Amino acid sequence: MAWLLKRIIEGHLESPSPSRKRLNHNTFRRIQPSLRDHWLVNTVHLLTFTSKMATVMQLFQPVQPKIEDTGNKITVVGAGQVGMAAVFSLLTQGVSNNIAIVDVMEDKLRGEMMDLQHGSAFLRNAKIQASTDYSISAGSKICIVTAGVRQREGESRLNLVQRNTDVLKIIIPQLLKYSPDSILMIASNPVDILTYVSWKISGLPKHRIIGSGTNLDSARFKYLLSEKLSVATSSCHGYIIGEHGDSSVPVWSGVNVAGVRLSDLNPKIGTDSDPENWKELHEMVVKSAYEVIRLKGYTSWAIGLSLSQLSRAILTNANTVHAVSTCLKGEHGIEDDVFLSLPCVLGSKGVSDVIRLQLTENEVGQLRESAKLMASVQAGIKM
Ligand SMILES: NC(=O)C1=CN([C@@H]2O[C@H](COP(=O)(O)OP(=O)(O)OC[C@H]3O[C@@H](n4cnc5c(N)ncnc54)[C@H](O)[C@@H]3O)[C@@H](O)[C@H]2O)C=CC1
Ligand SMILES: CC(=O)C(=O)O
Repeated sequence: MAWLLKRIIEGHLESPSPSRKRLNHNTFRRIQPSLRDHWLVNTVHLLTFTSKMATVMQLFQPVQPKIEDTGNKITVVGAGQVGMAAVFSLLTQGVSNNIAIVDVMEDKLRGEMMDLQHGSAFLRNAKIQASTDYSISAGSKICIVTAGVRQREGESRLNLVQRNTDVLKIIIPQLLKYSPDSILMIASNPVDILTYVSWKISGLPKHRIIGSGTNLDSARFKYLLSEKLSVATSSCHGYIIGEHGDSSVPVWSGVNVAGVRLSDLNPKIGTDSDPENWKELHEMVVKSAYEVIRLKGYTSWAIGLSLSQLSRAILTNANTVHAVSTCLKGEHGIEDDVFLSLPCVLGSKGVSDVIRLQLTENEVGQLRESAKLMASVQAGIKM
């Protein structure tokens, strides 16, 4: 650079300015210093640009303009632990190669974006953008919201409700402004209530608002079952439904391996009188987040993978079944507009069907209790 400037000043290089005149040393010195600096900077930029362009123009014979759309764009709002774990899972699992990340922290965004971009050689044609400006989210098929405060050690998810509602009031209208046809996927806690809040703020049909719900709790449950049974997690089947959190409901009546229901083998499974104490597994699921938060300050990898799995189901129109938070009014005798998890069929339009689980009376009772709790918390929110 210094060499180039010296050459320009000495008049050895032709100025690329519109006049294209050779600039001699004396003329240059007569220019006001501030203008001279400005001119120098511009000149260097122009020289770099034109020399680069010359190579590009020699390399390519343009045939038609490139299309930007990859058909699988996902925006993630919140570049925190959950947001970045989701982005990493989406990119490395090949779910999307077009990610926009939005947050309020400019430096953090730029750092995360650059760090990921430097991994491009290991990804599949990844396009990664990050900005505080929502215009970069335009044309997203899915918008994932992970922004807001998280629990401190021992704090309940429900404690975050008003603070994160206030954050969503800013975020949701911006997302819909730029991606009016997208599916909204909410992860911020308390996720069931915030999915309801997003539905209210957005005015979207219910099937386009999905809470990450108990997909994560069900995954934790399957992991613990697999440890107890010594078979692969993917061969253990069972759902946790209801609230993502303290009042979640394990569906013991459906837990099975290869179609063999554990409740047929042990009719007391999951109850207080079960001598094998299987209910301990559900207690461990409920305690999981508190324990991980106590140990590392936050949870991230499992929820990131969960969000990636749900996104894949939508982008590929997979019609696969996942426990996600959806509006349950009318299901199992629930009368309020509350969002809780039941297994749902997910495709490109979001939720197409809610699976009508054959629940026991006790399971229905617990689900209704969760619904009542949600409705009472919702009644106190200032929207
Ligand atoms: N649904 C689930 O299963 C899980 C949900 N979570 C929830 O996810 C949320 C995020 O958790 P972490 O990533 O650990 O928190 P974090 O503190 O690491 O990140 C939150 C990010 O949100 C950003 N943010 C805050 N206000 C914003 C706004 N108005 N616009 C854009 N960005 C904004 C912050 O700048 C920050 O980067 C929490 O509510 C947490 O409880 C966490 C784990 C699992
Ligand atoms: C924090 C939280 O919601 C979880 O890891 O389950």
